[in-house]
Amino acid sequence: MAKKKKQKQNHAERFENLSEEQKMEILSSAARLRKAHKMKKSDRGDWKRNLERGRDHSGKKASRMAKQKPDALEDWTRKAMELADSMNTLEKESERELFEGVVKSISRGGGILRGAHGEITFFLKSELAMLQKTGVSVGEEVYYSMKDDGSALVERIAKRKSIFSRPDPLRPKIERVIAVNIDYVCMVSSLDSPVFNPFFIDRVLIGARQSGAEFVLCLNKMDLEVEDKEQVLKELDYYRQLGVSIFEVSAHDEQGIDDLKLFLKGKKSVFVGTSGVGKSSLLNAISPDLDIKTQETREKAGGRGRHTTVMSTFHYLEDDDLYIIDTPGFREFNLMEISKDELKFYFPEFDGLESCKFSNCQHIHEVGCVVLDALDNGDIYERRYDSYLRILDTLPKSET
Ligand SMILES: Nc1nc2c(ncn2[C@@H]2O[C@H](COP(=O)(O)OP(=O)(O)OP(=O)(O)O)[C@@H](O)[C@H]2O)c(=O)[nH]1
Ligand SMILES: [Zn+2]
Repeated sequence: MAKKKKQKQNHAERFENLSEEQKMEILSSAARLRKAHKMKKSDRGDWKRNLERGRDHSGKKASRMAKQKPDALEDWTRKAMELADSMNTLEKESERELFEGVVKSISRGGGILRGAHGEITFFLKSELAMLQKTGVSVGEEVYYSMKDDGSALVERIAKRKSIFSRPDPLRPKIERVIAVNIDYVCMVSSLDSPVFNPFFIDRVLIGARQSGAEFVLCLNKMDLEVEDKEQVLKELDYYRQLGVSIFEVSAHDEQGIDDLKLFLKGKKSVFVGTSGVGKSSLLNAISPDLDIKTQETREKAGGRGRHTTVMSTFHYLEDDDLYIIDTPGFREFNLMEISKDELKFYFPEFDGLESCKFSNCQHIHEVGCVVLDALDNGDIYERRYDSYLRILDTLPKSET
């Protein structure tokens, strides 16, 4: 017991003596370890129930599991330091020359990065590889050393400025990071074919707000003549009132493309949208250098023409100073880490109103609800309120 306490002190003392940069790395490694541990835990479904019954997931006595379940950041910091020790990273770091790079694409155990040595294959240092699914994403800013074979070894990950993610469609408790360190989440919708779907836009809008990046809406196929164009433009006006930047564009006749390019200049943007809205065509109109395969080019090449962008990819277009991340078309976009009680905070139109009678009002049918009053008076747009209810229906209850 005494020995253990001394070891703890040791870690704390050593931590204090690290450089600021090393401290940051240990802390972010600790946070990643804790997150990975939590995910594993939620993945184990009935783990908690088994624990309560005195058995762990695999049938072993629960007391052992409980002992292995540190949750204080201090414990995870100690674990991160032990990991760093086993890799000798704390001592060795200053001996190696590290370069800055950005992750362009991900594959098993590594991917391609762009850095001082151009675009090169990278591998992850083993403790990072362990965390790859959640730990390293497209757009990640990393520090790497060069290996003898000309590939890179990613040793450290910089603190992320934004994280755009969604739950895994099949296992909703698992977070799938789409891109990190982005300034804009650019959602592409189409005036028609597929039909304009504001309910889908509302979900991505919330996902973007959660990410820390700014939401931007690009309405493509403006060259089409469709009956309900007025209605679509009315929806766009509503989003404008909410402060969303909107670009009405056509990849076919290049309408609005120059303005969009100007807006994107120097910023990092991830492009998302359902399949068929013309995301690939729009990106090619922004820059032919991107040379992204569209449904048409895929069909000409003999493919089935659907869903071929499989992974997110980061493109840097030096001439135009554009940083663009292309993603696969989504069929659905659900939200994570948001409870029924929190959803209302993502609807800015509810903000300017007086308080409801009950502070925990969910604005459904409660007495003294000012949102319902505003809805009756026409001060809140019914379609958006409808969207609120639809999303509410999909969210888990608050934990309290
Ligand atoms: N009229 C019109 N059609 C367009 C426009 N942009 C794209 N399209 C057509 O829409 C279809 C889908 O275009 P893509 O660029 O492949 O769409 P995508 O969203 O990238 O689709 P996925 O790669 O499957 O996700 C193609 O037939 C395009 O020719 C546009 O501005 N106007
Ligand atoms: Zn209310």
